[in-house]
Amino acid sequence: MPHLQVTGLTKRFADTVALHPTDLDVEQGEFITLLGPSGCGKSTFLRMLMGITTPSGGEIRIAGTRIDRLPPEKRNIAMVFQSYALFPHMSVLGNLAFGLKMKKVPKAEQTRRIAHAVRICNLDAYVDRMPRQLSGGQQQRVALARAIVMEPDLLLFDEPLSNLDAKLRESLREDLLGLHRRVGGTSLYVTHDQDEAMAMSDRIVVMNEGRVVESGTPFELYRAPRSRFTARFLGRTSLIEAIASGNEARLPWGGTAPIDRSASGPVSLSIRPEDLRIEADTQGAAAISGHQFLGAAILYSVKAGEHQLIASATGHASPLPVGSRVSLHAAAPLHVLDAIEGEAA
Ligand SMILES: Nc1ncnc2c1ncn2[C@@H]1O[C@H](COP(=O)(O)OP(=O)(O)OP(=O)(O)O)[C@@H](O)[C@H]1O
Repeated sequence: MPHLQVTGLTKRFADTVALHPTDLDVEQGEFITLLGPSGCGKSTFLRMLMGITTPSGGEIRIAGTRIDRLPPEKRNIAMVFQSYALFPHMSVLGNLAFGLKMKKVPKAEQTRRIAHAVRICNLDAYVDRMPRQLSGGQQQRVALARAIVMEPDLLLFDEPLSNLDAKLRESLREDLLGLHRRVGGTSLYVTHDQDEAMAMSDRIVVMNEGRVVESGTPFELYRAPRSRFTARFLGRTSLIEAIASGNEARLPWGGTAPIDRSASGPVSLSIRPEDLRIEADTQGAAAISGHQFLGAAILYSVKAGEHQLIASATGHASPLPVGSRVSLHAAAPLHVLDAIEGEAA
């Protein structure tokens, strides 16, 4: 049985459907991310799990028990917010103890849980400080410890790293994931940051306009997305129409390339930058129209006939100048997208 089981969960606000009927199963110990653009219904989904928004329909179960009619305080679910939401007039220790006191957890048990959370969140040096005496990253660790002491059935994260600078965000991603593994809980993380989702998740659920578009491991969704939406939303890609014949496709700028499944007739391809190898070639069918030096790679904009493509190159060569003629080669079989009804070419 899945640890968290959501079936047909729906939310309507007057004439807006914030969430169409949605199913989601999450296994014990999984780290799942809901990823999607602003307004796609991620927060509404979390708020219904928490019990602060009432669903218009559907059911939520944890370990088989229905919880969607319980008030928030009767659900054993903790949430870590983007704004930390620490009590400013309480020390770190006071913040950690607050929820436990409210729940009337016995004193000895409070001490044990707080000591454990302080240790795994690396907060030993800060327990007597007030929130205003802590950096953003330290405050976020306190917010996390405050959630962990509750020993929740489910830990929810609502864009918890988005107030922090890029470097700190990256290091906290690892801390957070390490913590999730050590605590052994089940986590549901919400973000619109695709790098964060790719770096942290066991599984990503891609959402758009109140619906789940598709879900899979970061690797599956990056290498073999079903939809154009996912291909575009998760990393960079060039979407190209081609004509397939068996395991090859004829490309619109000439030549053929291997494809990752057998097909015949018109197909849509999602070509990641690293799938295209470019070679300086005065007779080439394409030309460099721009480049960005990213350190580990150079990202080229390439024009092939009327098509604008993205290709990356790694190694030590300096960037090819804009205007250089190049030939294009498939570095791997190109990915064929599913033909999804309603998805514009
Ligand atoms: N209380 C409300 N009343 C009316 N419409 C609402 C309400 N809350 C959310 N919505 C609408 O529901 C849709 C989904 O909103 P939601 O906040 O869940 O999106 P989100 O994906 O979390 O976006 P963001 O990343 O910007 O927070 C949006 O169209 C929003 O305008």
